[in-house]
Amino acid sequence: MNVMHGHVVACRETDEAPVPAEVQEAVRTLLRWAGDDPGREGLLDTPSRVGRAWREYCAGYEEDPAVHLKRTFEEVSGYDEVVLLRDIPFHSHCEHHLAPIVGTASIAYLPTDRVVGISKLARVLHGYARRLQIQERLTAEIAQCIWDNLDPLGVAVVVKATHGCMTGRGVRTHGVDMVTSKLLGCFREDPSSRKEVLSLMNAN
Ligand SMILES: Nc1nc2c(ncn2[C@@H]2O[C@H](COP(=O)(O)OP(=O)(O)OP(=O)(O)O)[C@@H](O)[C@H]2O)c(=O)[nH]1
Ligand SMILES: [Zn+2]
Repeated sequence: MNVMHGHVVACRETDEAPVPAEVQEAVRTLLRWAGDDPGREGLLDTPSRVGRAWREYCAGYEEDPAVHLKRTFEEVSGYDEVVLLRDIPFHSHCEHHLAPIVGTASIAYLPTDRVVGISKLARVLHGYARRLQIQERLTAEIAQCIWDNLDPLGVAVVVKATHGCMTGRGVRTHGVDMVTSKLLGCFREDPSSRKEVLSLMNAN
């Protein structure tokens, strides 16, 4: 079972929520459309499982990721350099095909006098990733949330991901990462700050 208390609660809620009959019927329709028989034994519980799974994949709709940035603490040692969380794995779904987007995000900010618990940057990422997304919007939403709530001198977000809709279907091209970045404040305006943060991220 998950060790983090908040996560346990969230999973229980999604596990226990009854899946409405119309949602289950929609999954049966899709199974039929895919060419299978929703009445065969192995698929009998699939409609309710899929319903619960989609509540979990899209649990981000039930939260405002900004709440994770409300508790800040004063940085007392005079640290005034970049804070970076690098290569955080995430899982999302594309809004075009509902196919998985799997990748990593690096999130950095240059604080003023207040900093946030570092795990909160990953929580903001997951809050937006657990929705239907395109990668550009995911990247921009994370950056904007940190910019609006921490009032930092700069924010940089770089996302690298593979898109299931490009591997499992369509163009069926494997091994390709999509890379997106959003830079705000000093990382956007000052070339040396930009170079430094991208170099710390190994993204230049
Ligand atoms: N820019 C962007 N495109 C994405 C993302 N995820 C998926 N796509 C693309 O969205 C496009 C949707 O194009 P459409 O032509 O409407 O859909 P399609 O016929 O299924 O396209 P193909 O995937 O080329 O078969 C595709 O090119 C996908 O590769 C994303 O996060 N950002
Ligand atoms: Zn897609």
